[in-house]
Formats: sequence, C-alpha cells, structure tokens
Amino acid sequence: MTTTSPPRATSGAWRDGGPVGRRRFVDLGAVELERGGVLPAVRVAYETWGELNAAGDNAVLVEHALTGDSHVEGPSGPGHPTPGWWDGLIGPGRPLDTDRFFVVAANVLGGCQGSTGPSTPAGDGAPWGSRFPFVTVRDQVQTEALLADLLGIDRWRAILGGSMGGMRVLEWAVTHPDRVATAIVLASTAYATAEQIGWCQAQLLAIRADPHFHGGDYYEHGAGPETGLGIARRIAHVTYRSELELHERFGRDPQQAEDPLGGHGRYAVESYLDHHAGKLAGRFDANSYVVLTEAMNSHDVGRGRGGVAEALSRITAELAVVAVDSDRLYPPRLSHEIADAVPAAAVHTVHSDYGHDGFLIEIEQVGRIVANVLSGPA
Ligand SMILES: CC(=O)SCCNC(=O)CCNC(=O)[C@H](O)C(C)(C)COP(=O)(O)OP(=O)(O)OC[C@H]1O[C@@H](n2cnc3c(N)ncnc32)[C@H](O)[C@@H]1OP(=O)(O)O
Ligand SMILES: N[C@@H](CCO)C(=O)O
Repeated sequence: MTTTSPPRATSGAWRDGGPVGRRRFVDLGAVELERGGVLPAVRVAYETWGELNAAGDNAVLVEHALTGDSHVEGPSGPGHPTPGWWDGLIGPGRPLDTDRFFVVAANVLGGCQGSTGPSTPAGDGAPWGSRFPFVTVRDQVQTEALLADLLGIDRWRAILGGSMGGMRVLEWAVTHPDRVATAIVLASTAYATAEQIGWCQAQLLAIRADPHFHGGDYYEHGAGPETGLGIARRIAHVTYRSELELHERFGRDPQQAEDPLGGHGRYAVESYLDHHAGKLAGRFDANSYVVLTEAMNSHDVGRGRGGVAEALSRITAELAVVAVDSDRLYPPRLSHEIADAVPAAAVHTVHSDYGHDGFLIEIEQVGRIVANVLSGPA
C-alpha cells in the first residue's frame, strides 16, 4: 500500500472490540492530530454490509453528516437508536449493491455513537469533556485511513457522503488520491464559507451559554445543556430546509389550538422546530456537536496546500459532485466551484423542495445518481 502523506503514529495493539447489534468497534491506538498533540486510544465504531472480495477492491465508504452515524441502513435496534439515515441505498440490487460491494460506514472521530469523542472516557476513566482536543476533518480522515488499513482496504472503490460527510470525501480524495477510485460529494463544499461559519457561531454560543454546559464538563451533573443544544438545532434546522417549503408547509398557521398572538402559544413552525430540537437533544451529545461543528468550520482543502484549486488538482479519482437545487446552506455554486477545479468532474443536480436536507430526503434521486456513477468498472 502507498500513501501520499506519511502515516501518523499509531500505538498499541489493534483489537476488534466485538459487536453491539450490527455495530463493531476497533481500537486504533493513538492518532496524531493536525493541530498538534495526540489522541491516545482512539476507538472507531463501524458497520459493514456485503463481503470484501479476494482482491480487496470492492469496498465503498459511506460518510455520514453532522448528526448521522454508522447506521446508514436498517431498522433501529440494539446499538442503533435510530433507523438508517439513507435507508434503501444499501442491499442486493440497490444502488450500493451488496452483491457487488463491501460497504463500510464509521462513526466520525469526535462523534457520540461509539467512536472516540468528548463523552468517552479518557485515560483516567472520566469523560474527556472539555479536555477533548480540537480535531479537524483531516484528523477524521486520518482515523478512517487507519480503519481502512485494518480492514485490509488499500483503495476504496468509492467514497460518498453529503454535507460534513462530503467534506471527508473530498479530504480523502485530496490526501490519498491513490486510495480512492471514485468520489461522490453531495451537498458539500471545498471549504466552510463565511455564512456557514456564521450560522455555526450562533449554534456554538447557544450551547456554551447554557448554564448546564459547565464549560463542557457536564457529565457528572444531573442535567446537560439540552436547552442550548436544542436552540442550536433550531437554528441549524432552518438552514437545512428551504424558505418555500417552510412557507407552504406551515405558513402562519398556529400550532393546533395554540394562540401565538396571546404571548404563550406557538406557530406551527415553532412547534416543528421544538420537535426537532427535542429529538436531537435526546439522541446527541452537546460536546460532540461542538467538536464536530468546529471541525466543519476548520474545513478547507486548500489549507497548507497552496489554495483550494491547487489542492483539488491532486484528485485523480473519478469525481461526481451532487448539488441540491434548493440548498441555501451549501448552495449549488459551491458544488460548481469544486467541479470547475477538477476537469473530469461531473455535476449532478438533485431537484428538491426541501433544501440542504434534500440529500437525505431525495433518496430515489440520490440512489439513481450513485447507481449510475458506480455502474462502470473502477
Ligand atoms: C429517522 C431518524 O431520526 S434518523 C437519525 C439519524 N439522522 C440523521 O443522521 C440525519 C439527520 N436527520 C435529519 O436531519 C432529519 O431527521 C431528516 C432530514 C431525516 C428529516 O427529514 P423529513 O423526513 O423531511 O422530516 P421532517 O423534517 O418533516 O420532520 C418530521 C417530524 O416532524 C414532526 N412534525 C411535523 N410537523 C410538526 C409540528 N407542527 N409540530 C411538531 N412536530 C411536527 C413530525 O411528526 C415528524 O416527527 P418524527 O420524525 O418524530 O416522526
Ligand atoms: N440534517 C442533517 C444535516 C447536516 O448536514 C444532519 O443532522 O446530519
């Protein structure tokens, strides 16, 4: 196997941590971080579908977005608090055809669904909390490269993902061009834009201003910063949808019998956002939200590489860039910027009324694009 960057340190023996439901765990040892320092004893949770062939050249990596996890496909159950977030994409005869492909999905470094993150124990047994280091998208990809090594995958047949997942796809293709045959980047960008960073600032402040945040060391307290996390989700969720969808779906309707003009009642859209806030606060760790949001803000494939265009020129993979036409958070111009820098890249458009979340909702269109891109030989 060859890599284009020197391997970073790993230490300690790898071991398979055994399954929980479909989810398996590997201990990767220590991972050196881009910003300095080392994360010791990194563990990654992952799931697989299908079989790795004898040549080891049929593996596909699916990269999840901010609040996703390794459970791309299948019902909820032990180890899987939610159903698959791209349910219908993986299986025999499906776009990620398990008769052809060995599909892998891992929970991201810094996450809260089995991989090492702020809520997992540090060496002293207490959760990392505020001590968890700053990690970048490159650190996350480096961790996935170590996982690939351990799974015996020298080169991915394809890597695909949307939003924050698309950031990791691009970083893979730029950092390890010889390890990626096909890259599919959906609803994403080569760098976090000023507006994206701006929306994230408000979300981070909402979490950090929650009195239950305790600087990130809230685990030993009874309550965590659910209110701040919920406000962050409300802000983010509006950016994930389109103005027209919200208008046509909710308009100025009150929530059932509530009276918004009375000072206490809610509009239906407020109730909808309350619902999404409560759901996320019930399933996601606020510190992970902070760590992953800061990682997204750090995203810039051009950093230290002579700029974005220079970095993208390293890509040798077949590159498909997928834009959602109503996406106001990762607008289609950002997909075209990527494609413009990679002469052989193809741009595909998903038509959706739903905005950025269209990459999760428009599963049939996404599936058709994925199947089409993967229909040929590597
Ligand atoms: C199913 C899961 O949770 S998968 C978990 C992992 N998820 C991920 O990784 C991706 C993150 N997920 C998401 O971002 C979102 O859940 C999406 C994109 C999948 C949601 O997309 P959509 O299917 O369009 O759902 P939508 O935004 O319309 O929300 C539907 C929910 O809002 C609720 N809702 C709708 N209107 C209202 C209202 N006026 N008041 C209160 N709740 C409302 C519905 O009852 C429904 O609740 P439920 O999801 O608990 O059943
Ligand atoms: N709704 C998605 C969008 C992030 O891009 C998530 O929560 O992961």
